[in-house]
Amino acid sequence: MIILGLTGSIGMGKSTTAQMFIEEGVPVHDADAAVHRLYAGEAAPLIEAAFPGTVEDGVVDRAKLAEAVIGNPEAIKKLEAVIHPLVKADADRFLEENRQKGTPVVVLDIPLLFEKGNRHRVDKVVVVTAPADVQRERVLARPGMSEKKFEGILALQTPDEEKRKQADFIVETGYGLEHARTAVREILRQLKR
Ligand SMILES: CC(C)(COP(=O)(O)OP(=O)(O)OC[C@H]1O[C@@H](n2cnc3c(N)ncnc32)[C@H](O)[C@@H]1O)[C@@H](O)C(=O)NCCC(=O)NCCS
Ligand SMILES: Nc1ncnc2c1ncn2[C@@H]1O[C@H](COP(=O)(O)OP(=O)(O)OP(=O)(O)O)[C@@H](O)[C@H]1O
Repeated sequence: MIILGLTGSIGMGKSTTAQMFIEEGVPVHDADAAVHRLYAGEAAPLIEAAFPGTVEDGVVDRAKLAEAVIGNPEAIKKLEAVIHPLVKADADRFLEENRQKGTPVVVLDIPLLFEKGNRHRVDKVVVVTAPADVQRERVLARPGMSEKKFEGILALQTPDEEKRKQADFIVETGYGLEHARTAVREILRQLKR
């Protein structure tokens, strides 16, 4: 089974590209989605213990948690120590299920593939990218986003240029959906050879 790692900085189009792999019949494990599930379940009590006041009715309030951690390196470290092992265990279950099914190619969608030493978990890396001005425009258009939060997140991420250098495949999302879809199909075609 070939494990493709899908990554990219904030707002580059990673989720949109992951959806394209799903549409091509490739199973995708989405680390962000796993975090969302965990925050509504088994991780909530652990988060409340580490960051009191960030959980309401058994569900982590992401805005409150973001306020507690973004721009605070110690807090981010503490949060990651709680959540990343749980996300990894979730991905490992996904891989095992697909190995048993004989799935030829799977995607692990890992936002922090380079940042957190996850490169060794995948065979090939797909980096999703777009010009910096397109990225900024997309991100600042999101509700609840501010210039300060955007800069705080960027500071935590490996620069796009560095990611692209380390990529096996690149998907450009600045030229529209069809352009990106063609790139996804081409990656799968190359892997089949
Ligand atoms: C800080 C939190 C509460 C902010 O939540 P919010 O819904 O506002 O933003 P969202 O999750 O969509 O993240 C926005 C951007 O920040 C990036 N990001 C999130 N956490 C981190 C991190 N620990 N380091 C670097 N970038 C991060 C995401 O990849 C994304 O590009 C949330 O991101 C979180 O709980 N992060 C810790 C878990 C984690 O590391 N997730 C990312 C990989 S699985
Ligand atoms: N190929 C594309 N062509 C045009 N627009 C795109 C393309 N890919 C993504 N977009 C747009 O860019 C925005 C961000 O995309 P998406 O949510 O997939 O980013 P992301 O990288 O997953 O973000 P984050 O890391 O913050 O979760 C969305 O509005 C999406 O519609």
